[in-house]
Amino acid sequence: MSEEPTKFPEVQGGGSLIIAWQIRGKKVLVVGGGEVAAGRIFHCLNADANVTVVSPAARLNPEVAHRVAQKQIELVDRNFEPSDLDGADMVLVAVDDPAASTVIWKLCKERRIPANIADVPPECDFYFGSVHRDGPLQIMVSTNGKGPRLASMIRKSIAKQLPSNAGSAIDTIGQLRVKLREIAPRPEDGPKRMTWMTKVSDAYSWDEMCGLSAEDMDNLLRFYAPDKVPSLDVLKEMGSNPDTTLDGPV
Ligand SMILES: C[C@@]1(CC(=O)O)c2cc3[nH]c(cc4nc(cc5[nH]c(cc(n2)[C@H]1CCC(=O)O)[C@@](C)(CC(=O)O)[C@@H]5CCC(=O)O)C(CC(=O)O)=C4CCC(=O)O)c(CCC(=O)O)c3CC(=O)O
Ligand SMILES: NC(=O)C1=CN([C@@H]2O[C@H](COP(=O)(O)OP(=O)(O)OC[C@H]3O[C@@H](n4cnc5c(N)ncnc54)[C@H](O)[C@@H]3O)[C@@H](O)[C@H]2O)C=CC1
Repeated sequence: MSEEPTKFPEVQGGGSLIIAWQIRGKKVLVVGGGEVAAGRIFHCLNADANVTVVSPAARLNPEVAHRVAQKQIELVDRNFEPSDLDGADMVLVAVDDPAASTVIWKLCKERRIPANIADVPPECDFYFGSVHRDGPLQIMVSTNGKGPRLASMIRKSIAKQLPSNAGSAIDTIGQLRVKLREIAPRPEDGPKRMTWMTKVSDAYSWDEMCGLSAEDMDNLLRFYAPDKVPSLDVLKEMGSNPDTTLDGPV
């Protein structure tokens, strides 16, 4: 009996589930106010979380102190106490006291709060990764605990290869998708909406996507009903001559 080659991707195992956590408006407790905590806080603020830091004020890193002074985060000026966990949706520990770290990890597990203990990989529900950010675009590299410094090098090498305007092009496409949902809001429009949006995303270069004005987008949306995607020249022509019909070269 011959083995049929499988059509499905082979499972590798041993990885992490990489997801984009929507922590916006939720409470993140950061224990420790050193350099590692500063990095964690920055990532959380970039995701619009409500951050509280517990650490003696005298031992805050300058970046953490700055964010407290700017009221970007709240400070509890003392060492950790179990009641600090009340209401926390996520806990990030970055203290130079391994015994305290382990106590906090155990309390988080009792309370089923997802936690990362910076220096103890076995005491982490999730790891951080090396992150590239350009507006709506985020790329995270993980080496699954094997080589964080290499994750950082790979992130920089990926970032160098990206189109310089990728973030801005994604913003533009995001606006177009919102407008499309306004003109085709029904669930039964879904399949047509998705095939058309896929064609649009494939049709233009990064520069062309960035250059779409609000007027270009409105003109482009006129092609949704006949399920066509015009060239950029046709769109620009419609902008300068509003009487143009959709019958041009599409
Ligand atoms: C498991 C993980 C858990 C977690 O922290 O979430 C973890 C664990 C540990 N890191 C340690 C050390 C260092 N960490 C860095 C840097 C980063 N570490 C980050 C993430 C992670 N670090 C998670 C796995 C991510 C992955 O595998 O991809 C990054 C990507 C993100 C971030 O922290 O925000 C950020 C780079 C950000 C950037 O530059 O883009 C550097 C280099 C530097 O600072 O330049 C060093 C020194 C050099 C070295 O040791 O390699 C040690 C102490 C080891 C020891 O005592 O010897 C442990 C504990 C252990 O391994 O036991
Ligand atoms: N990405 C990673 O996973 C990395 C982890 N580390 C580890 O992370 C830990 C923190 O590193 P740094 O920020 O450089 O240390 P640091 O010495 O700059 O800061 C330690 C902070 O912990 C606070 N702290 C200590 N005990 C506390 C307690 N019981 N309650 C509240 N706050 C307390 C101190 O006030 C201080 O703000 C270290 O154990 C270090 O080995 C270091 C580098 C990378």
